[in-house]
Parts: sequence; structure tokens; C-alpha cells
Amino acid sequence: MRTYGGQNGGVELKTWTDWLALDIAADLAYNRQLHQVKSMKSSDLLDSINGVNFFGTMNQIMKKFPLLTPLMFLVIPVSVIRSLPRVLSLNSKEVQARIERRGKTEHLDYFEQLCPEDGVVPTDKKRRAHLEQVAGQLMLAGFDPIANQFYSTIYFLTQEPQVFSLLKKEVRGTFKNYDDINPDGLVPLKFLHACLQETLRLHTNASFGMPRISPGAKVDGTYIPKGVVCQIANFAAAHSPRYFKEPRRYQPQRWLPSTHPHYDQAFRHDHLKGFWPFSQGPRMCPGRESAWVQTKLFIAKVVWNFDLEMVPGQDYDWERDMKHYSMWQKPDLFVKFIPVQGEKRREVSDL
Ligand code: HEM
Repeated sequence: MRTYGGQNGGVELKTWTDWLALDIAADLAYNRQLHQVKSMKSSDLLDSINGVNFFGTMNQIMKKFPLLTPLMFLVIPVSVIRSLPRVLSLNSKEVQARIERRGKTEHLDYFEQLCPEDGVVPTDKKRRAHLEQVAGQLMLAGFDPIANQFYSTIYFLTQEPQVFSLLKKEVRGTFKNYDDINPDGLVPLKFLHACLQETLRLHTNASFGMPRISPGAKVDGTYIPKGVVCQIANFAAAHSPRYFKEPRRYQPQRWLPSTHPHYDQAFRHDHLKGFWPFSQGPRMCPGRESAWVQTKLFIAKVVWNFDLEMVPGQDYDWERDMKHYSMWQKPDLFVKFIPVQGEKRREVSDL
């Protein structure tokens, strides 16, 4: 980033943040070092995951309208149709490689909990398929929303100079040295937390509604019969003026405690408790603590090191260009990461 980010053309944000998020996700899931950032090259796994995105949506539609299935093969390129089997096959190979590396890994990973070093490796087909399914889900669920948080937080910071100044002041004022930036040291940074909350709101993950089958129960005074599928329109709720003032603007101040010096009274009627980006209940995201640590570390380290600017002359509109299939499809975006040196860093922290 230091070598390329400051150049006039900047770097393409989607590619770099996808590389970083998948490097981390594969390492945490099954100790697999993809080295995409280091080699500046996308892995086969990343290319295949990106292909799955559109196919996933078409597949869902065809399940509802099976008679249309032959049409799917006319409108979707063969490479996209092959992407899902390719992801499954790559994941299966990674699981096998990780089993062979048991006891020889560099650090603890999620796989160690699924199939510990001193545990029994499942050999029957059903249990093996389950192991692959869970490992793959941990890798994929650990990649996509993190990549979205990295990408969109940086984009929003380039669009809201006042917000970016306050964040720079907090981060650069808190840490004297880069090496001091660690998960514990980041806990007191309320403005950083608020920025990431606001990205979660605007770049709503799990926009597909997370369907649940009612067991037959009363919800908020209304009886929902057994078998009815219920969903929440997460995206609509997170963008609704009924719950958020200026809902389409990036305004992290709304998430600050009312005692914080930058809390803005204008947002006092926001319904903050109605927003659950990691969902609720027994299927709530199990990766939320890891997500907070990863995203805080990345954004704090970027803000400590760089000033950010969108490369001028791009026909880019976040709301228009962002597309949602089974995952978000983020448009290319060129951003300059301008390294800041000692004196300049101090100037901001003294603001
Ligand atoms: C900003 C980051 C993240 C967001 C916004 C997010 C959000 C969510 C949401 C909304 C769900 C669905 C919960 C439900 O159905 O009620 C979910 C499920 C899940 N998430 Fe996350 N997640 C994030 C990061 C992670 C990470 C880093 C991992 C790492 C392993 C992870 C692993 C999972 C898994 C395995 C599930 C499925 C849980 C189940 O079906 O029981 N997530 N996540």
C-alpha cells in the first residue's frame, strides 16, 4: 500500500480489500496462507467465490420456478455455472490438506475446534460432508462481510471529510507508535466503533432477510401460524427515515454515547436498538467478536498511516453501482492511500 497507494492512479479498493479479507478468512478457518496481498494476485478460490455470487441468486429463483431451469443455462455463462462446484471442490481440498497438517499449524484456527489434533477424523461420507460444509461456511462467512466493511468504510471516509478528521484525531491521538495498535488498545475508541456501526447500517449485510419457519407463536401481539416463513427486510429497516434521521448519509455520530463530545443531538430520536447487524437468537452470527477485532484493526492501521482520497474523474455512485445477488457485488473504485509522516500525523492529533 505504501508503494502503490500514493501514486496518482491510487489502488483498486475492491481487489485489495477482497485479497486481504480472504487471506485472513482462509488463515483463520483452516490455517491456509493464500498470500494474495503479498503476491498481488487473486487466488482460484477468490475468483470462484466471485462467480458464485450471481449464480447463487439464479439458483434460488430456479428452485421457486423449476420449469424455468433450462433458461438459466441460456443466460448464465458456463464459467459462472461451474463456479459453485469449483468452490466446493477447492474447499474440500483445503479441508483434506488441513487434516494432513494437524499438529503442524502455525496458530489456532476454527478447524482445530471442528477436528482437534487429538480427535478422530471422520471417514464416513455424511460426517465428512458435514465437516467440509462447516469449514467452508466459516471461511465464506468470515470473508464476505469483512471485505464489505473494509471497502465501504474506506469509501465513506473519503466522502465525509469531517467524519474522517474526527477519526484521524481519535486514532492518531491515541497511538504514538504503529506497533501499539492492538485489539485491547482499540476498545476505548468510541468514534472508530461508531464509524464501523454506521458502515454496517448503510452497507447492510444479510439483506436477504434470514428466513425463519414459525413454530406457531405470538409476535408483538400477532399470532404467526405454524409453518409460516417470516423474514425481516433488513435493508429497508436500516435505511428507513422512520428509524434513522438522514438515513442515507454516513453519520457515525448517531452511534456515540450521549456523553461523548461529538454526539449530535440531531440523532436523538434514532431507533438504534432496532438494528442488529449480526442478527439475534440461537443462529446469531458466531463471528461477531472476531469481526469487530479484524475491522477495527484494519481501519485504525489504515487511518494511522494514510490520508485517503478518491481518485478524481470516476463515474462512481455507491447506491447506483452496488448490486446485491447472494452477496454484494462491489464496483471497482480507485482510492489514493497517501502515507503520512511524523509531523503531519501530530498536526491532526492536536486538532
Ligand atoms: C461484519 C462482519 C459480519 C457480519 C455483519 C455478520 C453477520 C451475520 C449474520 C446477519 C448472520 C445470520 C444470522 C442469522 O441467521 O440469524 C451471520 C451468520 C454467520 N456468521 Fe457472520 N457476520 C460477520 C462476520 C463473521 C465472521 C468474521 C465469521 C467468522 C467465522 C462469521 C461466521 C458466521 C457463521 C458461521 C454464520 C452462520 C451461523 C448459523 O447459521 O448458525 N461471521 N453472520
